[in-house]
Amino acid sequence: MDKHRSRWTYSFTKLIFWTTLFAGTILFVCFHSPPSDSPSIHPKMKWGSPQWEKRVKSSARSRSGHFTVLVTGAAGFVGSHVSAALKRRGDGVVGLDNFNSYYDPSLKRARQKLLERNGIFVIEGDINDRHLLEKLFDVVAFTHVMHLAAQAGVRYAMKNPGSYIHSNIAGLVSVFEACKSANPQPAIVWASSSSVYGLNSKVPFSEKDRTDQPASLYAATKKAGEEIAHTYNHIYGLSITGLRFFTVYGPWGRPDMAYFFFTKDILKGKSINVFEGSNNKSVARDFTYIDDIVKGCLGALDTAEKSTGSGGKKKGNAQLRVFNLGNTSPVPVTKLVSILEKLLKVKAKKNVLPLPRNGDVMFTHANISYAHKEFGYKPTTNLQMGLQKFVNWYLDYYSVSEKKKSFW
Ligand SMILES: O=C(O)[C@H]1O[C@H](OP(=O)(O)OP(=O)(O)OC[C@H]2O[C@@H](n3ccc(=O)[nH]c3=O)[C@H](O)[C@@H]2O)[C@H](O)[C@@H](O)[C@H]1O
Repeated sequence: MDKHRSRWTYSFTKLIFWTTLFAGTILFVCFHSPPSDSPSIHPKMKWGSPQWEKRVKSSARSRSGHFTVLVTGAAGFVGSHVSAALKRRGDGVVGLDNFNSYYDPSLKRARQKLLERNGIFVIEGDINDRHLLEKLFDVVAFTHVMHLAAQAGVRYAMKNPGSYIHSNIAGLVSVFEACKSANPQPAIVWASSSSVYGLNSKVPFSEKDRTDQPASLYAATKKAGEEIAHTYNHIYGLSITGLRFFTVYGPWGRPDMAYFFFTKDILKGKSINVFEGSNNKSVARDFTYIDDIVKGCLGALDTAEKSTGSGGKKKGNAQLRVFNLGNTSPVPVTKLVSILEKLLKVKAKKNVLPLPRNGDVMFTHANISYAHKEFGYKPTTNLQMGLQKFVNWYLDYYSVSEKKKSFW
């Protein structure tokens, strides 16, 4: 009887074991099955798989006569707007972004979702991943690279200096390496920064002014990037255009920037720190609206000449340019705050503090005549108008439903 019971118990245990294993396998297969070709997000799709290649190629498809552009930092603020604009006019766009957590990655995922809804595949990967870049250039003959991936923010550089070296130096070299070895070599347009002017006091800042006094490690890495660009242009014949962006703001912006977190804190009734110089001198920025920046990026891309080399060999001299993309009218930070107060209909609680010595500069002011001459760059949005658009977006994004969100 005991023997019978133990055999029964043994069989029952075996049944439970096999049932659990079977059910577990089914669940595993369901939740880990390779993603379909639908434009939804598949961050875990293995790069290099036939399905991945298919999505890359489909995303890269352009209207006849248009460009095929690899946009790095595509889920970032400027990257997402530029990707959308390129796609809208018929260029093929493939995005790359590492979705790091420097600021809320859910905002990056929301931008990715919008791009993917409009046929742009944003690959989750790092610009330092040499094999991934090589693979991308194997799969697609990119005509252009819009390199916007970077570690941004001037003050954060004191907290995490390594991240600036990783993204803005090593990452930039990795992108240039992939481009120089590609056949054909693409033309490159990349994001430098107004911060390279550092302690320069001659205004407005012109591309010919000195840029050897950076005030932050961020600025130093962008300046180093400009020198590295010279090297790759000189040795390999890469066509390279650097864009010095001046405090870009607008809808879908970066939460680490002052206009963004001032808005958040004012609405929450939290106090904000407003910096000022010695003798109550106001700190000012040449705030530039995102749509103007996008036009500048496209203008730079459209006037970029082809790289002259191929497969790592230079065949002749290539174009090397640097442009200011600013708004040409600096606004004091105190004015920024008063515009926000009016738009939000809330009085800000302000702590006025001396400008900390942590990378900030007193003012920025762009001379944009070179970009105007080369590709008709002409900003049209003043801070009042631009902040109105930002606030509309902010209130909508943080309160209302999915459907309304769009770049288009
Ligand atoms: O043009 C650039 O190349 C850079 O622009 C941007 O840097 P900044 O111009 O410094 O913007 P942002 O931090 O928004 O501070 C704006 C103003 O608010 C003041 N500020 C700031 C914080 C604060 O708590 N209080 C304050 O008064 C502060 O003193 C400043 O005057 C990008 O972040 C950077 O990635 C880079 O792209």
